[in-house]
Amino acid sequence: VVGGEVARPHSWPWQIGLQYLSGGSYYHTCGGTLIRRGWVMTAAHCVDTCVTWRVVLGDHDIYTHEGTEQYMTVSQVYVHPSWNSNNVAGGYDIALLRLTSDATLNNYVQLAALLLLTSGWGRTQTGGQISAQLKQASLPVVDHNTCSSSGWWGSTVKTTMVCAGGGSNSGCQGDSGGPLNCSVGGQYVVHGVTSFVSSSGCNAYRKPTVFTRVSAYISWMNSVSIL
Ligand SMILES: C[C@H](NC(=O)[C@H](CCCC[NH3+])NC(=O)C(F)(F)F)C(=O)Nc1ccc(C(F)(F)F)cc1
Repeated sequence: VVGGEVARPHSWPWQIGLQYLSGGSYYHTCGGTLIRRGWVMTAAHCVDTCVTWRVVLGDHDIYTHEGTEQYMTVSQVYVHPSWNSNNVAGGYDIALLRLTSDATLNNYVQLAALLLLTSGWGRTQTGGQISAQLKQASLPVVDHNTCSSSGWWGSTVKTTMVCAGGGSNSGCQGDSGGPLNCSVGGQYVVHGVTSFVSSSGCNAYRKPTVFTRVSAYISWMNSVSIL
């Protein structure tokens, strides 16, 4: 996250970290959202490579052991069938991860309600390092007409996406797959999955962070969970 602030620890208890195994150690690559005790929602582009994954729940500082973490292995990866890894502008940047065992829900690990505050361990500035502590940033939603107009994202942005930000706060590499949390009636619902920012920089002018619009994929997610 560029801008924003370090989140109060465990204030986004459905935020997960997605890590891959390399040379005997695990490394952060993406975020995600715990949507069922055995299911995580993330971005399809996060799981384009075939590596050994692990999901960390209940984390705040990814480099320290806080005693609140739950480390889960992934038994199956379901990428949206229409996802094209060469064309993030096509949309469908969404995937579901089946966990090998169910998460234990507690003060640090909770399920997300699905339906606008983004959070993540992503880079804290373009080209910078990922954040040790989970960060959050409030992003104003940018309506589709504005976001898809020339000078903004143009036709790169589809109605299956949500635009938010465009000022000094933004998502950035490493936030992919994480939640866009929106407060609806005092309850937070996850409205988006962090998908892409401008290749010329994370908080580029008139290039708000683009999220996969979760509501456009509810039927696909239900079809997978039935499998
Ligand atoms: C550096 C920047 N990276 C990103 O935006 C990556 C997703 C990359 C998917 C494609 N491999 N996502 C992020 O950094 C995220 F954290 F914001 F989600 C990028 O490549 N952006 C980008 C690429 C292509 C297009 C377009 F579709 F227009 F061709 C738009 C944005």
